[in-house]
Amino acid sequence: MRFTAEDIDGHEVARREALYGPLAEAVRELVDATIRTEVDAAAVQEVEATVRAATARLRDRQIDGAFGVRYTEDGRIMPWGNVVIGLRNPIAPPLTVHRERDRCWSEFTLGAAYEGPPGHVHGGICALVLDHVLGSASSPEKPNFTGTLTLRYRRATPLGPLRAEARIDRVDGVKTYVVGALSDSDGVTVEAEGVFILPVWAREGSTTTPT
Ligand SMILES: CCCCC/C=C\C/C=C\C/C=C\C/C=C\CCCC(=O)SCCNC(=O)CCNC(=O)[C@H](O)C(C)(C)COP(=O)(O)OP(=O)(O)OC[C@H]1O[C@@H](n2cnc3c(N)ncnc32)[C@H](O)[C@@H]1OP(=O)(O)O
Repeated sequence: MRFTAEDIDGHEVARREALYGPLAEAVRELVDATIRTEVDAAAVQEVEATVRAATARLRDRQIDGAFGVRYTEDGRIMPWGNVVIGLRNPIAPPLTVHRERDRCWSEFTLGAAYEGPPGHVHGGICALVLDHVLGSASSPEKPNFTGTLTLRYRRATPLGPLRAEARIDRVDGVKTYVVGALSDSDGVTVEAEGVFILPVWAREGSTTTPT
């Protein structure tokens, strides 16, 4: 499991955010346009060649494997490859998760890239978002892992503006029980409950390392 310390200050973090954030946002727009375009065949082929060239340019120099979770000396976390919140991940919507004591919430918009049933969010994407928001609520700092996540899909979730929220229900040793929901403007679409567990290597006094 890749948690990496980076010896950089706040200015450098901000510089990288300002550099990579817009690239990921541009690729998100590209994904949406790829799904929805109706330009002619020649234009599609021209764009394909342009995109392949852009990809090759980025691959001139790249890391091995995934981005991992990086952090700075002053405790700033940079989960930039994360599929839900990752600044550098165009697959991430991305969500900004807000915290207030034992609860978390996020308001965000899901477009054509997240479709399952026509005009609606794929059930796996609902689970993805709820997993992350419930997991965030489970602990402000320690890396709790999802043990069990239970969902009740009450009605189809329309694409568009949505809200996810979660709060701690109870804590039992290394297990934190969290409840939450995904909603649109008409109310709850998916209810969730989860058990989030502090893995052995992150427990007080543990000498094991992440595997
Ligand atoms: C995931 C964190 C990544 C770090 C990211 C860091 C920064 C990112 C920045 C912001 C993000 C902030 C927060 C994170 C947000 C979202 C969270 C997303 C989480 C994920 O996307 S995460 C990936 C999916 N997740 C897995 O990949 C888990 C694979 N699995 C395991 O890693 C182990 O399986 C584990 C750790 C679950 C347990 O293993 P273990 O050895 O620690 O457990 P152990 O035996 O000690 O049991 C202790 C007590 O838990 C009970 N128990 C055991 N297993 C259970 C289960 N499944 N369900 C219910 N209860 C269970 C036992 O019954 C016992 O209960 P009791 O004490 O009462 O007997």
